[in-house]
Amino acid sequence: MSLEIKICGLSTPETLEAALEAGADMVGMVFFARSPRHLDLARAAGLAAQVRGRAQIVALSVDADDAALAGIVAAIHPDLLQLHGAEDPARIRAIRARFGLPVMKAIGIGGAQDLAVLPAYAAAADRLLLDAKPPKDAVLPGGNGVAFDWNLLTGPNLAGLDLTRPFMLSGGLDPDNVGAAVRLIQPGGVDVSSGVERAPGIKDPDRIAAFVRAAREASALAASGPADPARPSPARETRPS
Ligand SMILES: O=C(O)c1ccccc1N[C@@H]1O[C@H](COP(=O)(O)O)[C@@H](O)[C@H]1O
Repeated sequence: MSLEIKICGLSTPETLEAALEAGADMVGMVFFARSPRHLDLARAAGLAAQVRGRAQIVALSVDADDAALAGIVAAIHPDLLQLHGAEDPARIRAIRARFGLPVMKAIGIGGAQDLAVLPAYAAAADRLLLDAKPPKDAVLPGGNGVAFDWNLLTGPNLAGLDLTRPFMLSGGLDPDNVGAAVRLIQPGGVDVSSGVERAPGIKDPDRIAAFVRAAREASALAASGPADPARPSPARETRPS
């Protein structure tokens, strides 16, 4: 299975085009007013029209209510809803049922204890996104350019978890470190925002291209031999079909 690459927080036609031309599988649009990547619905609809049929459109929200989600869905017709707040498994199930769209739930990982919740979320969501926990003083629950200890996701820590679909990895990834992350963990996908920016909210086309290239190269290398022999390769699954 090939690595899925998501570039998140795109907000201009030019940088969106850079992500599509680089070969991103998913592009993320942020609907969270406190974020420098926040999009209003009209602008997002224009960007979505540019993407349609070329990559999956991911709508990122944070504890959004049904009315807000309905507005987002109507405006951009996303392929996937990324929930990046404190949505619990019941809320995830309710959103899936109401909107008929697959859901990717972001889970903050700070230590081994945070892995315990994964099976419950894996049973409710279509995908999991394993992200760093935000720093204490952070304004945003994600998109902070902070990584967590990837070793938490290697062999013994994941061994007891009933994960049945590929998870995505995020948090502080960039063109220089994504290769190491992919080789170590062999995730189903990688997701980046800050690491391909030149300033908060300003994406850099060269960094986007470099990120995709580095991730693909590492994925090809990892496919030729797992870095972690205790881990089933290439990635585990998180939800029965
Ligand atoms: O990008 C944002 O502004 C954002 C806002 C609120 C929640 C999540 C957000 N981004 C997501 O955070 C992770 C990690 O981002 P980074 O690469 O460390 O900057 C990623 O999944 C983004 O989709």
